[in-house]
Amino acid sequence: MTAVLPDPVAPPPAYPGTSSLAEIEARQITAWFGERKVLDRVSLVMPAGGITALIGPSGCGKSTFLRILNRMHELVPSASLAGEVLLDGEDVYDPSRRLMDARRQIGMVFQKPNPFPAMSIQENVLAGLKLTGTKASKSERADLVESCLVKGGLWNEVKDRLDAPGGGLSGGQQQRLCIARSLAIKPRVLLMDEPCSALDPTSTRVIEETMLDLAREVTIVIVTHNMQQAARVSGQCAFFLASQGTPGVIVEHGDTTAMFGNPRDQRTADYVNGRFG
Ligand SMILES: Nc1ncnc2c1ncn2[C@@H]1O[C@H](COP(=O)(O)OP(=O)(O)OP(=O)(O)O)[C@@H](O)[C@H]1O
Repeated sequence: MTAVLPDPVAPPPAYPGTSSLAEIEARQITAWFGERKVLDRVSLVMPAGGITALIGPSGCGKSTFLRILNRMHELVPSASLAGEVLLDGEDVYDPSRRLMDARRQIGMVFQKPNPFPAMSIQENVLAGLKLTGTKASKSERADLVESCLVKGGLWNEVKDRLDAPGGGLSGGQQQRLCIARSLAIKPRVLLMDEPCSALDPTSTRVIEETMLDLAREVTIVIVTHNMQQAARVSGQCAFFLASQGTPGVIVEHGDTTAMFGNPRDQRTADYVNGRFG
């Protein structure tokens, strides 16, 4: 599964009315940058409708693992991988599957809020439809702007200025705008790479509440360095570690309360209690 295959030409998808909850599973994922192996046979089931937190010290491969889930890893020219990613049992890397389809179903929110600054708030929400070539009527678009901003926890703050530029919002508001933008293409899984690391505690809390609401309709996988955040939002946790130059592996995973309260591995106990990393 190391080859990057061209995206076959296909007609634009119709606007998807509903998205159903999906489990995402990584099987035996090994990843390289050039000759350097950075993940070694990592397997993890991320349950439908749950929030899974990926934790571990810097450089252990959490972001790489996250980016493999929606085929962003292959954007790096030197990157390769082996293993499987299954979305409700279907291979995300199946050569007959369109790359854009995988990214539409598995959305991503990044560490630094990245709205299109000159686009209006509502254009930002709708931007993903253009990128994926998804057709939607005018009334569908208006409904979508409202429903995504409501779900993103931003509607009340921006409903009277939908034509104002996205770049004029605060950092926390911009991140919620990015969440709303991700939701507009009805992903079944939302990947979040340290979504609150650039935000103040109040904005962080608002995003966490938004995540807990969203988990009813989208499976969430979050990378976080904040143990309190992992404990507050996730039902399941996976602890990654790459000791002394070896590739990253999952040392322990399972129910978050159990992992924080009664970890099975001493290295997990040391990490969650702040003794290293
Ligand atoms: N584009 C790249 N090219 C080469 N090596 C990379 C690239 N991106 C990441 N790496 C390397 O892969 C390893 C895993 O990086 P990754 O960013 O996945 O770790 P992480 O656990 O998410 O770290 P952090 O918590 O600091 O974000 C690191 O050693 C990193 O230097």
